[in-house]
Amino acid sequence: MSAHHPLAVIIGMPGAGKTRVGHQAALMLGVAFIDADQRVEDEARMGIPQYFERYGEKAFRDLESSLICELLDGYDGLLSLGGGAPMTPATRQALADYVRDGGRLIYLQADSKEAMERARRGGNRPMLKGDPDARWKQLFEERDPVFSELANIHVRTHGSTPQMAARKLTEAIMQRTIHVTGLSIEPYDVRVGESVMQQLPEILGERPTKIALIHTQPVQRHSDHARALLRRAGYSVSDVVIPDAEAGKTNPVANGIWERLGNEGFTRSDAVVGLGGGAATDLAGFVAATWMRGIRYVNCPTSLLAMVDASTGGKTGVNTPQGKNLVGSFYTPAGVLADLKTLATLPNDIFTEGLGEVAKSGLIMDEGILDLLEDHGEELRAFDGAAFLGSPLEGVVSELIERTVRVKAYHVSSDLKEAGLREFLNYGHTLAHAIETLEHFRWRHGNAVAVGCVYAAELAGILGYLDKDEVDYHRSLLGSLGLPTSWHHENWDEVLALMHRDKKARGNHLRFVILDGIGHPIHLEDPPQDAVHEAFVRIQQAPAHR
Ligand SMILES: NC(=O)c1ccc[n+]([C@@H]2O[C@H](COP(=O)([O-])OP(=O)(O)OC[C@H]3O[C@@H](n4cnc5c(N)ncnc54)[C@H](O)[C@@H]3O)[C@@H](O)[C@H]2O)c1
Ligand SMILES: O=C(O)C(=O)C[C@@H](O)[C@H](O)[C@H](O)COP(=O)(O)O
Repeated sequence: MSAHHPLAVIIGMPGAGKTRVGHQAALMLGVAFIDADQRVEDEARMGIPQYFERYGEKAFRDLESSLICELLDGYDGLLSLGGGAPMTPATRQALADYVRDGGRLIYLQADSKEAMERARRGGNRPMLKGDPDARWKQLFEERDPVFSELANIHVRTHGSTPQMAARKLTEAIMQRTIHVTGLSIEPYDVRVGESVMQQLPEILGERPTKIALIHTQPVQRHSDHARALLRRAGYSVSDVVIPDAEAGKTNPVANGIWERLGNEGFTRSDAVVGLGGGAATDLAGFVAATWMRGIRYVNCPTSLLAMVDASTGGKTGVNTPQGKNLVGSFYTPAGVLADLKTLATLPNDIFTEGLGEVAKSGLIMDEGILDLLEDHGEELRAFDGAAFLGSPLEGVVSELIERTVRVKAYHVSSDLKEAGLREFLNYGHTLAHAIETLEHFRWRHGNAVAVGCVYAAELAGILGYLDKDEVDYHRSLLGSLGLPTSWHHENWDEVLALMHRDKKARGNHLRFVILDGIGHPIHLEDPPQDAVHEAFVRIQQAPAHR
């Protein structure tokens, strides 16, 4: 959305607090605030009740609509609209266009009794003449369906003080939503922002009664929060703690959970929530995909890597002793809630690892990601969870998450089951999975991907697809983020054998994703053996990283 459209537009019933809460939220965000009703009064040089009386509702709505349309196209602060504004067809169309172009249209919903009381106290509202409560209820019947459909963000302020409501509003405004849709995908949203985990009940819906909350021990604080939210919303929650990291991504662990779901009577209408790093969300998705041949699941990723990659796109699965992710299913979540608050406990080295997948996404598709990584490399490298929330780095990280998820959504949308285009997301992974297996998972996935990208770049360089500068760029970018760019292993045959087990291989032929320019991935079928080996030799030239 360009800088010349409002940061967000607030709609809602009379008395919902659009002006008061909106103004407070604008102060918190440090942006301008305009109340459209005030604009109308300034323009008309009289109060709205007088204008109504003198010229009637039609004239008022025409004036209101033309002012709102102007503001939607040229003002970049927070805008609050009068209660009935979205009911005017021209305004409604302009708001629908604003949403279609990426705008945030927020339906502010207060408790009806409180809103009626405030509306009554506000006095002299032409639309509430007569019996204000009865009129309010009648207007609600007419407007609520329109507002609900038009708005792409809903903020409920029930029981909140104005300060708390403003905080909720700012969180909703700062939230980023990526809509994932496409062929054979039931559409879902990836929501990124502070406190988005609170939306868990909304995404799970009313159908499930039992929830299996699958998580690891290091994220206990966040799973406690999720469990409390779920119990408050009326679900019966089974807390399922799995072994940490890759140790949790195994068939015996999945089997233990199947037994538990069976013993606890989980049916097809129940659901799974996967909370944690990518290993936990991969395992949780796999359990959801297989239990009774598929039940609903929602991912709450808590590591950078899980937020940008693992939680989205529907690749679920477990490792086997023979290699990484060899058993699994393509099974998409009902939603993904990437709550930035969880990053406050993320250790620096695990954050950095996630940058490996972020950089990969930049290298295959999005120069904007590369620019952000180049401009903020030092701050990213120094990530400190305790100082993260509210820091300037938070904005950078949330933009990186959004952009990376968009790259993923683009590839997944037309190729869920990885027949071609989606394979580009596997850039760097042919060697990466071999490294992880040979290192018995002491190497983190994102670190292995970083080395794998350098390997793929070297291979492309040897075969004439990339020039030396582009290969060097891989090393300098990844190195500047604190990621490894070299790996040493004595036994080439072992490496080669594992690369043949990569899911892109066909028969006895290796297949790679390489670049023929930064941002231009291509498939490389069955490359010459000596080039595949020579690229391996080249990535061993620096000291091995652990
Ligand atoms: N399904 C996919 O499309 C996909 C994509 C990329 C990666 N993956 C998989 O994801 C896994 C890697 O994910 P990862 O990097 O998150 O590793 P991980 O799941 O092993 O998590 C790393 C560590 O960080 C801890 N942790 C996570 N969030 C935390 C937080 N907020 N505070 C404190 N500790 C936290 C975890 O418990 C773990 O100890 C690999 O198994 C990889 O294969 C899957
Ligand atoms: O989503 C995809 O497709 C990917 O390839 C994303 C990768 O970053 C991710 O590591 C994925 O888990 C790799 O899958 P695999 O099929 O190579 O096991």
